[in-house]
Amino acid sequence: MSAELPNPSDASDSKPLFSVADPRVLRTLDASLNRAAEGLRVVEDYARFIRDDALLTEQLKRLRHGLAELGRVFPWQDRLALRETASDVGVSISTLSETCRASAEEVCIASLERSQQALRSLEEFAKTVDGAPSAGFERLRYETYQIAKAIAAGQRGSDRLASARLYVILDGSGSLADFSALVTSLCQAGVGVVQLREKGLCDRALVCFARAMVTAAADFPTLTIVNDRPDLAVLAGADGVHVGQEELSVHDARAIVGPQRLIGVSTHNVEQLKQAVKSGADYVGLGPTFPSKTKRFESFAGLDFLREAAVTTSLPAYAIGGITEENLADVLATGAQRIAVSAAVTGSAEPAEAARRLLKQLAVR
Ligand SMILES: Cc1ncc(COP(=O)(O)OP(=O)(O)O)c(N)n1
Ligand SMILES: Cc1ncsc1CCOP(=O)(O)O
Ligand SMILES: [Mg+2]
Repeated sequence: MSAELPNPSDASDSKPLFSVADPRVLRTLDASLNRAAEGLRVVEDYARFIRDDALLTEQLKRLRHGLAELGRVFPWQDRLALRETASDVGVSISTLSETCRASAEEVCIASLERSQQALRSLEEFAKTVDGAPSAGFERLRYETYQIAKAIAAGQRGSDRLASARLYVILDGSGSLADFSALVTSLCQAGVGVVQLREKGLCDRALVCFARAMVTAAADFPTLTIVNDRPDLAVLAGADGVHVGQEELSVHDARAIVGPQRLIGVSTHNVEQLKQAVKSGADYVGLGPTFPSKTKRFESFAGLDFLREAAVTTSLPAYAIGGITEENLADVLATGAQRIAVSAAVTGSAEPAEAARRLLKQLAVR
């Protein structure tokens, strides 16, 4: 076990120090502080180097520092004096699963679980020391659950949307037959995601369109999303739902769509983006970027938001709003790699050809 002790020069004089009467308890606290910190560092490395995710990295770093801060109340000299690695009965016990990991994701999950267990141990044993910050360890443990959710969602989104750079939003204003034919032609063109976004139909008609979309896309890798309505996404057997800032939260939508379906969230600024990541969104929409022929807006997040988002999260993120073949180069220059469009495709005399041209532009990056 490495010596993850706080730097003595960092020790804050203002913090009360607890001398732990029972040396066995102090040994336990010391070991758990180290285990939790080591585990969190591994997860932080995963967020930073494997996922390249600034937001998760920052959250984990804050968590690790919060842990070090809590640990400082146990005098480091006492902790060090009690360390007996050579005679620790647990040191040589390791299970086969600890020596072999199938992937970086598995390393991350195992480390996160290790940290959670260590935090639980800290929480419980700190209760035996009068005034020690048991509740603080409990709070950190809950934060790790939220991080685990964000990591898992990011993984689900990144895996399933890995090659989906073009996302096309369709309405249900025409006939069901035309709609099905359009979905099929877009799937054939290689569109990654199609979304049914229709505000003017009754539920009974809407679910017919949603089912038609799912049926038409069934033989293709194209994913199907229903806008606003998790209930209809489930009924139709779609791959997911997209919710805005005023629709159901990710938490509530997840209760309806279950663990496997994708949940996308519209975001208009960095705060909303951070919140969407935290809440366990599988992907985000970023916008509106430009004035749109499909929806009216009073204000625009613009290209600046795309620039900020590109260095904030590794979650699949779709720039949306007025994106066309003409302005796509400006969008891509922000670092954005994915777009969601409606008019640029559906407003074309040959939607599938328009989609192919957009895909070609997107593939250059
Ligand atoms: C991919 C994608 N991004 C954003 C939106 C917009 O959702 P929302 O803000 O809820 O607005 P409406 O589309 O419901 O009017 C979207 N639908 N898809
Ligand atoms: C639903 C929605 N939300 C933000 S922009 C937009 C419409 C996207 O359509 P278009 O690509 O035609 O602007
Ligand atoms: Mg909506």
